Amino acid sequence: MVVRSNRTNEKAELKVSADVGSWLPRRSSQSADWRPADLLAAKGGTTVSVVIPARDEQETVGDIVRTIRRDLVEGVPLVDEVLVVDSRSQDATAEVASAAGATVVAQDSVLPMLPGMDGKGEALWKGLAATTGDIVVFVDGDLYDFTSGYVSGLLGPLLTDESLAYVKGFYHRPLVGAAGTDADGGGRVTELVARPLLNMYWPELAGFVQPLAGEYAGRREVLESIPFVVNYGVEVGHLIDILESRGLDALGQVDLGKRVHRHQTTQALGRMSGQIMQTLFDRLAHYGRLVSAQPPATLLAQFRRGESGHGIEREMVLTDVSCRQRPPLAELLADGAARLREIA
Ligand SMILES: O=c1ccn([C@@H]2O[C@H](COP(=O)(O)OP(=O)(O)O)[C@@H](O)[C@H]2O)c(=O)[nH]1
Ligand SMILES: O=C(O)[C@@H](COP(=O)(O)O)O[C@H]1O[C@H](CO)[C@@H](O)[C@H](O)[C@H]1O
Repeated sequence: MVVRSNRTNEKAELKVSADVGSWLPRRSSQSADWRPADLLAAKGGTTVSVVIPARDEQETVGDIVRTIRRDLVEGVPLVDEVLVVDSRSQDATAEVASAAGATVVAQDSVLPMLPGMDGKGEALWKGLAATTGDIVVFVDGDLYDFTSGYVSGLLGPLLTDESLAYVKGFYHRPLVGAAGTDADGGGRVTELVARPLLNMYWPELAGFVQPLAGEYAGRREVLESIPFVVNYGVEVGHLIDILESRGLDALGQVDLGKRVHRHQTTQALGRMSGQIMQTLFDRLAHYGRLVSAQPPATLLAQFRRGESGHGIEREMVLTDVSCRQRPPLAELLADGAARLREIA
């Protein structure tokens, strides 16, 4: 892989990791490579569930569900189940999703014997527990211009290559704001936090164009064998845990074109970044890649305009960004009712 060096535009040979150079062409494809009609034969008796985590997504979740049902349930029947996990929404997300034809569960109604937890990863883990598909496809609920090619593109490699365990989407990610659109300005936490840290500590993952992509798919036995970080650390936690347990070649990626979604504020992405960093440092310790003299603090202090305090004209807001996670679902299910009773 040849890139420009920092010096005077000389070209320099950069190997982020020996594996990445061969992995990229072998484990990357594009959605158009995987036509739904061709995949139907490959599907055979394999069942497929789509899980959509949704917190206050009434504006977008309905179109996403209708598109999947039109093209991949009633059209080419690749998808057997569409579940929306209503993640403590305050709006009409559940009603909109149900009217569009999704099965809807309230996040806290799944495995109710467990104390409820908050966050995107919690919604995903509960969605895994509430579905039965051999393959599970995760799709965010805040997407605009969604096409069913996201789902068929992610299914393609998994339905045709049993050596693959988990496939991430990638795309061009515009940043759409009041001042206009920056064609590649999206994925701010990816570019400023996740990618630099993953390149530092897990260079094997450097080939992932969108390591934080919210659209991805995996085999149920794989997804049930790994923990789910309950907040926004869930995606990096998956990538690292599957790399460490099954190797880089069990992972793949598919070009899904372009992705436009609802953007959060910079302060919200600051909290997301904290959660992702805490997950990375948790995994660095867990896998022995970094020994820290003391564990990182878990409270993030942010400042915003508001009443004065602490001697400054700012309001200080503290957020706990610690890495909290659910255990591998298989552990709970393997122990059966006994374990669940014990936890309750
Ligand atoms: O506690 C949460 C946080 C987020 N989400 C959903 O997870 C997806 C991605 O979250 P978000 O859009 O906040 O993240 P971003 O795409 O901005 O990084 C969206 O469908 C959210 O509604 C959720 O179900 N529960
Ligand atoms: O990739 C990113 O930097 C963030 C924020 O994206 P934007 O800067 O709002 O386009 O979005 C992703 O990160 C989350 C944490 O992993 C995922 O849960 C989201 O699905 C994904 O959109």
